[in-house]
Amino acid sequence: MFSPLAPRWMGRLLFPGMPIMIASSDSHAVETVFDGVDPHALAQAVGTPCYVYSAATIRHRIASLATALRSRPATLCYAVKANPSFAVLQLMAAEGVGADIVSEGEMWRALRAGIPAGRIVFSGVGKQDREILAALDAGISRFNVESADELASLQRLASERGRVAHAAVRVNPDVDALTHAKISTGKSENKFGVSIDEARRWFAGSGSLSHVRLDGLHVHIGSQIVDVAPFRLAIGRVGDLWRELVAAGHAIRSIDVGGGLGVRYRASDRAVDMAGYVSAIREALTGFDGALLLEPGRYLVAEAGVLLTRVLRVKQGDERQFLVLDAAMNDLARPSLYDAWHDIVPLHETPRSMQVYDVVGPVCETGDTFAREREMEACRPGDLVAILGAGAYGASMASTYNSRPLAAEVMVENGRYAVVRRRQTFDEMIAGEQPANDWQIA
Ligand SMILES: Cc1ncc(COP(=O)(O)O)c(C=O)c1O
Ligand SMILES: N[C@@H](CCCC[NH3+])C(=O)O
Repeated sequence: MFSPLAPRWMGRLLFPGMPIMIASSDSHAVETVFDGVDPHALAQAVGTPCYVYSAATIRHRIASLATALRSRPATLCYAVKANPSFAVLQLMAAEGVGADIVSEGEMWRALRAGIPAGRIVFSGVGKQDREILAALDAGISRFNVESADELASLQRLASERGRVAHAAVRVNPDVDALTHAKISTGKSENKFGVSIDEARRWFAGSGSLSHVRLDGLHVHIGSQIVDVAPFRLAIGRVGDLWRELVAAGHAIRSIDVGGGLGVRYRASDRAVDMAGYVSAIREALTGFDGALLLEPGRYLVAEAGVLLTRVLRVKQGDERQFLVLDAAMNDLARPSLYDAWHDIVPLHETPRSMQVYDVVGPVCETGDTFAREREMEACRPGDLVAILGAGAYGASMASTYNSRPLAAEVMVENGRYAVVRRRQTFDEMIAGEQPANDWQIA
């Protein structure tokens, strides 16, 4: 699977023990992600922009989460939406990690990558009949049900198939996750889940469900959460509900506490207090001996990925100096969508003076900006830069806006790399399209 690179590159960036030329926390991240692979040779071979993922870092993240959870073992169901690359999913499968899916497409990917159906959970407010049927047929582990209407559909479709579906109520605990409003999911004004009151009513009426076994609770309050307090509050409310339901005679076999663990996008970001997070779970669920599930996405893959891109131009405007990259908002949407910060690291080998740039892409929108007034070492056309923290919600949110083909994706490990998706060709980009020259009357 892996093709070794010619050891042509003799830069100092990746050689432990030798002086590293760029700001230390960034350089460490770059060094870790490229894992002995020369970014210059890689860019030459694969083209830019391209996503680069470190297999070792993903494994390390899985292991560190498992270690943090050793006092309360849990099943990890990786949120496929964070990075659905087959290579990433295969790695998850090999590590025994399951999947949290939100569409039939994600299920298909997870199954094809070797994640057993028995380790797949299905979330989402808009599951269609076709998707529910496909998931029933595949025999997934459970449905995280988000509305009364969906519960009725699940009952109807499971009975049509002659199957019994396992279901968890996705509870909306009305908790502010203290994250970006667009990725907050646990407040009552959000579309996700049902109130604790409604969940109680579902259990009270669950006796009438012949083909749904309502025996789980689920909560997910948002993404990029670094404060333990919202987790504590949300999981605490679920814990209280669990105790109440058990006292009322209901069997609760699984509690899924969702994903949302935040990562550090810059040195000044706070790291999530993992010990605090795990103790919040343990305290809220003391006495619960059923299956505990977690749905981490970003935590497992964000720091394992960079977007490798080349400087096209350095443009001096009247007020600003622009660094124009060959990557754009279609490749990595987070800065334009959420004003998200990503460290941007030039990969040249000798130190240069500092400059202040607006770092932009070629797309025809002012929002196509990766960073404003960013101080970094001076760059020249042709230089490579790495945009860090791009392993989650990077390639998975890419589009072909401005008819720019999807970037390649590469997995690296210990000095070797594998192109796990080559850059999309123009033909592939327009596949399925045809001119409207064959009009039908509907
Ligand atoms: C239901 C569900 N589970 C898990 C996740 C993964 O979140 P994160 O990548 O923040 O861990 C999401 C996304 O926010 C989600 O909607
Ligand atoms: N797309 C978001 C995360 C969404 C989480 C999905 N429920 C981001 O890039 O931060």
